[in-house]
Amino acid sequence: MSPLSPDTLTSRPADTDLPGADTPGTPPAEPVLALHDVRITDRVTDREIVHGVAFELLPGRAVGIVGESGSGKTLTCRAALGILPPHFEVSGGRIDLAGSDIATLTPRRWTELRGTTISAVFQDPASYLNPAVKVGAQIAEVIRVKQGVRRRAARRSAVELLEAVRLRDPELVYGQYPHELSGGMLQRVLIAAAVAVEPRALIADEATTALDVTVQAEILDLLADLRTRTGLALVVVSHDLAVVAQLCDEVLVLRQGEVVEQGPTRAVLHDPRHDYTRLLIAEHDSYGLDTFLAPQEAS
Ligand SMILES: Nc1ncnc2c1ncn2[C@@H]1O[C@H](COP(=O)(O)OP(=O)(O)OP(=O)(O)O)[C@@H](O)[C@H]1O
Repeated sequence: MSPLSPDTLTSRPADTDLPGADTPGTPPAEPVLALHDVRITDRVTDREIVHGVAFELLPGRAVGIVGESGSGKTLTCRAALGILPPHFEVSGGRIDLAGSDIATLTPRRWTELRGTTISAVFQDPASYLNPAVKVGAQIAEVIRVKQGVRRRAARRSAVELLEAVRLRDPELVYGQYPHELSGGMLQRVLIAAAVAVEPRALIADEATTALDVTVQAEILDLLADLRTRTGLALVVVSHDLAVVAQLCDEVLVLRQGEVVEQGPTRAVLHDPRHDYTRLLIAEHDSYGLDTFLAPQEAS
């Protein structure tokens, strides 16, 4: 049985009762992912592209990375996933995944961790699916390989997941090819595939950028639900502060590889310290930021 039951996937405020939230008397949870002053260099040009990114991602929490195109958001994520493009390297700092320094992982251990501990959804979902294989079968195969279950059980879990990501008529979708689905449906399929093996952390890199505002809102709600329902930790990457405002407890503002501002999302949005953050707030264009910019209730 999948932990994601569609009838219990309901929205809740993002900052209450989360698995990572400290409870008096219990030891603080270990971060799923921790970046310590991570620097990334292009070996060909010997140019440092990312100049020191640090954050800790606790279970059930969400960290956002915002910044304009080329600021180093994707490279930072790819470093955390161990999939930097060939001529880039982590040239400083350290990345810990579930308590292990990823620089010490063997390729075999990486394969085990990728998917079960950390998974990712990128923009352009179609390019991550095999066009010649029905989408349900692709998810079922992930489940079969990672969980070692029989085909029939894997199929059942895949249909449950398609339902959990709120695709209507999941049995029908299971049998469809990628080209038969819309962008929003494909992104849900990718999220279903990414969470199929119950990762502890999910990186969503511009996962909703190509979608229209309504579908984007639905996908963001879905990610928020997964987080509250299953304790999934999220890294949310976007050029749009509104997307991050919708989901994240903490935000990092990157400009040209430099973190110019970092802090609790509400504090950064209400009282931005850096001109660049103010610019991003002024430029936001899609969904959800206005509620954060409304006057805060007196506590
Ligand atoms: N595969 C690559 N080959 C060469 N340069 C790259 C590659 N990937 C990234 N870069 C360069 O590294 C810098 C940071 O890129 P990155 O993709 O991390 O930015 P980003 O903030 O995610 O931007 P975007 O929002 O456009 O995806 C950019 O200058 C980019 O040109």
